[in-house]
Amino acid sequence: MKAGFIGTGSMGSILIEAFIHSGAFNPEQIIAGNRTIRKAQLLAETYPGLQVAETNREIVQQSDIIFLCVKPSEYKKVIDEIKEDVHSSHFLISITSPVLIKHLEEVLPAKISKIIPSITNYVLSGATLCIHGNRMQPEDKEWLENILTHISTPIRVSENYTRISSDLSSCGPAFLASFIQAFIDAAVEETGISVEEATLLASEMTLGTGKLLTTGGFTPAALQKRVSVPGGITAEGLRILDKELAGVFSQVICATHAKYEEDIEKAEQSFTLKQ
Ligand SMILES: NC(=O)C1=CN([C@@H]2O[C@H](COP(=O)(O)OP(=O)(O)OC[C@H]3O[C@@H](n4cnc5c(N)ncnc54)[C@H](OP(=O)(O)O)[C@@H]3O)[C@@H](O)[C@H]2O)C=CC1
Ligand SMILES: O=C(O)[C@@H]1CCC=N1
Repeated sequence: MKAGFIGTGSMGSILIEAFIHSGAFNPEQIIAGNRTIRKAQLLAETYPGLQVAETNREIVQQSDIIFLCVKPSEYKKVIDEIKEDVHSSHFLISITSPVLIKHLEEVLPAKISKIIPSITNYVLSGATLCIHGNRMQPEDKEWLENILTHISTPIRVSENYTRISSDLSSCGPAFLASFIQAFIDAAVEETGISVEEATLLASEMTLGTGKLLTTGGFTPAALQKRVSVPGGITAEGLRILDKELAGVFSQVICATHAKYEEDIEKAEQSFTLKQ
C-alpha cells in the first residue's frame, strides 16, 4: 500500500514522521509533495526511501490513500489539479475542519474521511478525530482507524461537533501550553526560580496529570478534590483560578467558532464558484 501526502507543512510532516516512527508505514510506502518542494526533500533526506513528487497529480496516481494536508484556502486549487486522477478506489483523507465532507464528495469519487490530527500525534499520543463520509464502508472505517491507532487514539465524532472536538483535541495543546507558560512566567517573576527548573517541574507535572486523567482513573473534578487537602494550600490557589478564569473558556470557544464559521463560508464559496 502506498500513502501519499499533499502538503508537508507542520501537520503533513508531523503525520509522516509519526507514521514512520510508529511503524505504520515505512518510508518506501510514502510519496510526498509540497508547494515549496524543499520541505518534502528534507523529509526524504531524513527518511531514505521516502519518495518526493514534483506534482500533486503524481502523488494521486501513485497512492492508494491520499492525505490532503494543505490549509482550507488551498483546497480548491489542489482539488482542481488532482480530480481527473482520483478514482473510486482511492481513500482521500482531509485533515482540515472547515472543508465539509459533502463538498469533497460532490467533486471527487473517492472514499472520503476527515480526520483532525493533533500535534500530540507527533509523540504517538492524543486523539485523532474521525468523521467518515458516506462512501466509507464499515470495513473501510475500521481499516483507516487501525492505521491511526499507530499514532493516536482515533475517536469518531459527528461533523456537527468538529469544531469543539478540535478545540479540545487539536488547539488544546496550545491552550494548555499557554496556561503552563503563564504559570512558569509567574513562578520566575514572583520567586526567582530559574526558567529551566520551573519548566521541567511544570512539564513533568503535565505529563503525570495527563496520565492520571487517561489511565489513572481520575476525572478533572476528582483530581482537584484529591489534591486539595482540606484546609491546605491548593484550595487557596484554586479559589483564585475559579474566580479569575470564570467565563474565559466560553470566550475562547466563541472566538474559535466565529473563525470557523468564517472559514466554512469561504470554503463553501470556493467550492460553489463556477470554474
Ligand atoms: N497545526 C496543527 O496543529 C493542526 C493543523 N490542522 C490542519 O492542517 C492543515 C494544514 O495546517 P498546517 O500543516 O499547520 O499548515 P502549514 O501551512 O504548515 O502547511 C500547509 C502546507 O501545504 C503546502 N501547500 C499549499 N498549497 C499547496 C499546493 N497547491 N500543493 C502542495 N502543497 C501545498 C504549503 O506549502 P508552502 O511550504 O509552499 O507554504 C505548506 O507546507 C490546516 O487545515 C489545519 O487546520 C489540523 C489539526 C492540527
Ligand atoms: O490553528 C488551526 O487553525 C489548526 C486547527 C487545529 C489546530 N490548529
